[in-house]
Amino acid sequence: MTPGSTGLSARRDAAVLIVDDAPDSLSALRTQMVEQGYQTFVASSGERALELARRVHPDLILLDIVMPGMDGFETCRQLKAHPVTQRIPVIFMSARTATDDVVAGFDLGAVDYIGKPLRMPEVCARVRTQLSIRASAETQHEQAERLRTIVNNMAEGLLIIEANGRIQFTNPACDQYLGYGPEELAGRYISDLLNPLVAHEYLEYFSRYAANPETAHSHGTREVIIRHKLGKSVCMDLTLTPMFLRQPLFIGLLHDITHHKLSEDALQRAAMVDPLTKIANRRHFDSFLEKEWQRATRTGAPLSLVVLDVDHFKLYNDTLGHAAGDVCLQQVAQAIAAHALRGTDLAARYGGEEFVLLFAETDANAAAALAESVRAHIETLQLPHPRSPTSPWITVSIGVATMTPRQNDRIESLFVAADRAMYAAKEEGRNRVRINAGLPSGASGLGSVPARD
Ligand SMILES: Nc1nc2c(ncn2[C@@H]2O[C@H](COP(=O)(O)OP(=O)(O)OP(=O)(O)O)[C@@H](O)[C@H]2O)c(=O)[nH]1
Repeated sequence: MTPGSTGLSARRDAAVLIVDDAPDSLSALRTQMVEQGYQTFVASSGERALELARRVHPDLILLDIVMPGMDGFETCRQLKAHPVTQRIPVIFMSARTATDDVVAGFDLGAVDYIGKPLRMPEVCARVRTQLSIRASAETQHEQAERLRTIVNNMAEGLLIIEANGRIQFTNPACDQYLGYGPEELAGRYISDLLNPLVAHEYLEYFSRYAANPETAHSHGTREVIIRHKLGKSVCMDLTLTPMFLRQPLFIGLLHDITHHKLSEDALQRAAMVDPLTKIANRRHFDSFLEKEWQRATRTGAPLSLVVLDVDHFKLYNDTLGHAAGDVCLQQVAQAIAAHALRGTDLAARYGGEEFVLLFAETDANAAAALAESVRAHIETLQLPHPRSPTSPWITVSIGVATMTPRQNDRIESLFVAADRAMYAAKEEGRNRVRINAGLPSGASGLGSVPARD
């Protein structure tokens, strides 16, 4: 086999360091190595060999054992102890061919041991073989290094998960996303990170695949909430792909979407809030009312709508200016919102100087009592209204309507009833609460004011 007939042609430029204190031997070897097409370096002592090896990083070292000063064994020991030279293959050459010597050579990390006197064709064959092994080891090493670098530097979190849900490996991005130190997640289970239902669903998918790997398919990407080490929840896109490496495994890719989620939530919240008063806007109120209306239709519970309108507000603006009007609306809004205490209550600015309050599961008497409390609250704020013909302070007129909605009832009728009551309050002198009693189901007059449960 000639060097050119194998994959070694790529290694013709391989560098070989020959270390021998005998000039004849050194020269003969050098001639051979040059003939083979290798770049050749020579050293006549162990010390010089170490120095050269650290500088030129040869691909192979042919190392004589018996030398004055540092012998070949010690030279090899020092080569193997230094990070720069420890991966360079060493072939010992020696007239000492006793088993103990050969074993000692291999124990020091040599890849081969050639007896002297040297038979040059054999030396060349052994060098070729070792260079070939070295070349493929280096390729594998480089590939592994490249993969390691990618995995350690990628922005996505990467997990390798076993079929029983045990985490085998995580990359630094994954550790960082979830607040763990290196290696801390390995050995834990996905149920430590996911909510029980989601973890169960994944485990079922894992065991289906483990039982029947050829039917494997990617689980695709889904949004999951993962428990951070500090207890908070982080929102991630998780993509799971099955693979088979001696055992069924799953590659999980985590993509952090918390920021994206936060801005999405912020946008959603902004779309629900009135920018001036910071309470719910009309759009949010309408969809909230729609849901409560459906629920009340199912449960048969009464639903109360309160409509509030600031009295003589045009005059207020005209007297104190639009900016003062804005501040006044903010104060009125806060007073109104302070009365929406349950999860099923909602206060909103419905437009201009008009506000609404929804009280679900609240009958007419309770709603009237709440409306009266809002009215009194606003009056006691004592926001001066210098030119109001009805009060020295800002006041509101309030209409209340209560319904127990049935299948064919319409939301508009609740609004119409509350509006009518509010206009009645205006006509009767403002700064008062009126109830619309003309509704088909469940309206009543202002009676005593029972507390809500
Ligand atoms: N400052 C301010 N004024 C507003 C805002 N939205 C509506 N308005 C004013 O509110 C006033 C409402 O006036 P009207 O509907 O005539 O009723 P009113 O003066 O309150 O009188 P009554 O309702 O009959 O007691 C108008 O002058 C609007 O310009 C706002 O966001 N800021």
